[in-house]
Amino acid sequence: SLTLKHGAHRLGKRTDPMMERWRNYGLGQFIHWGLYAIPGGHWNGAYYGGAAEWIRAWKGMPNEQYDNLYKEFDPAEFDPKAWAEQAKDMGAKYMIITTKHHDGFCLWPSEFTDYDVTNTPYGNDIIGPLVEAYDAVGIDVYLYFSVMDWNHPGYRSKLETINDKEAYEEFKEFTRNQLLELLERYPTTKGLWFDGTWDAAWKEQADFADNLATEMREMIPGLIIGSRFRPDDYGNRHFDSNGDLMGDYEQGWERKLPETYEETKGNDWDCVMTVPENQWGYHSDWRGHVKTSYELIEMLVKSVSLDGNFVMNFGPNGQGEIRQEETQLAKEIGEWMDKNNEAIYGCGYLDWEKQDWGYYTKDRQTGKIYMIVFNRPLNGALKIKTPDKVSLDKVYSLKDSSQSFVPEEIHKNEFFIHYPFSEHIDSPIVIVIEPSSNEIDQNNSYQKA
Ligand SMILES: C[C@@H]1N[C@@H](C(=O)NCc2ccccc2)[C@H](O)[C@@H]1O
Repeated sequence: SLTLKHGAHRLGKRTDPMMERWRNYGLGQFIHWGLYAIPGGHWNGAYYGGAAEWIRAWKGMPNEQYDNLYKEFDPAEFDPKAWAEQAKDMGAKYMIITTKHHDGFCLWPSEFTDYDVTNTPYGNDIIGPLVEAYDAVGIDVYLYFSVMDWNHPGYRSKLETINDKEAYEEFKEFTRNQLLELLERYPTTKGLWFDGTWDAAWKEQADFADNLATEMREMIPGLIIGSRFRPDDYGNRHFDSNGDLMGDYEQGWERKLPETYEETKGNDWDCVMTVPENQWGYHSDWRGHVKTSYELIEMLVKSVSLDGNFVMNFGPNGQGEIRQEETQLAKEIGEWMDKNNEAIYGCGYLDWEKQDWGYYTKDRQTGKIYMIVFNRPLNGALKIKTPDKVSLDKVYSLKDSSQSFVPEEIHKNEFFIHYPFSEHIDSPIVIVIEPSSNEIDQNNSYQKA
């Protein structure tokens, strides 16, 4: 393997309490909010189909007109407590808020730029009240920060001339100043979700980024930073040039999910997901497929079953309101979570063979196994294949523990659980398999009895 100065500094998962807490979240809320919510995907009456938070990049949107939107930012309906309550009711355990997206507009009063909330009609800090409101309801806050910054004069996507390099040095100092400022202002922040780090210019900054990550971790010990921040000596992010994960968890799953445990490489990871196909910021005219709560719950369950967290995106509008579609989804997901979160929180991958009816999760503490059934076979026979000598003597419905099941052994280590076809079921059902006391070991499966 290559000798890297700025490659992965740790092999394998972080095992400290802050990372354990992160690993057990299950469900998170992403919030994309900024100036892009004002046009909401339209400009001069024209509809823009691309991601609404990228509208500045659309050829029909003159940059200086976008950049002057800050003069209209006055979200009269912004109610951080209401947002936090809604996230609590949905069952989110953490929240990621855009402090600065690619446009460079800062939702906090930054000492290092005038392009921030203090110079808008609204005038006040947005991030502080959000951190306070979410902390108050016990939801951990993470700060999204885009390195790419279309507003800063020193930003470059690539470094070609001496001027580029000089300008970029100022940009790097600005970036460091803003990050340290955020951690200073919001010390209860549990981690940073970096974005906009794909440019060639940034990929040359292995040393700078490595030192900055060290500095940030010194400011907030245990700070959680994903794989999208640092480039290694050869400009590789996510995985260094030896293929080792950089950062504390893998951040590659944006609007997509792994299919198998092997694809996760056994790392911690999160999936961040939009409700429409590809809108993070507010778009007033969602077109194409809008995900249902059933689909989002399946993505959540699939993530947890493969040892990941699922982060659902919300895009509040220019007035600071959460749109009705997202409110309805939060309500429906919350209803399912109220009854079934035992199969989500603190749960992860179980190394039993995946079956067609759905997903297994395993509680890392108790060893309880959950069968989360989405596709009940027409004959109601749910197949289970277990490792050797596993006894399935305590199997029951999570919804009603008096409804127990006696699995029918059909082969060695192969069983059917017959689920009564009678009931009408329109949301995923959860069946619990309780380990008998001496069966669970920590290697993610039942020991041979
Ligand atoms: C979390 C999302 N990331 C931003 C984005 O630009 N994604 C598109 C993209 C994803 C991966 C490589 C390059 C570009 C989106 O605007 C959201 O903020």
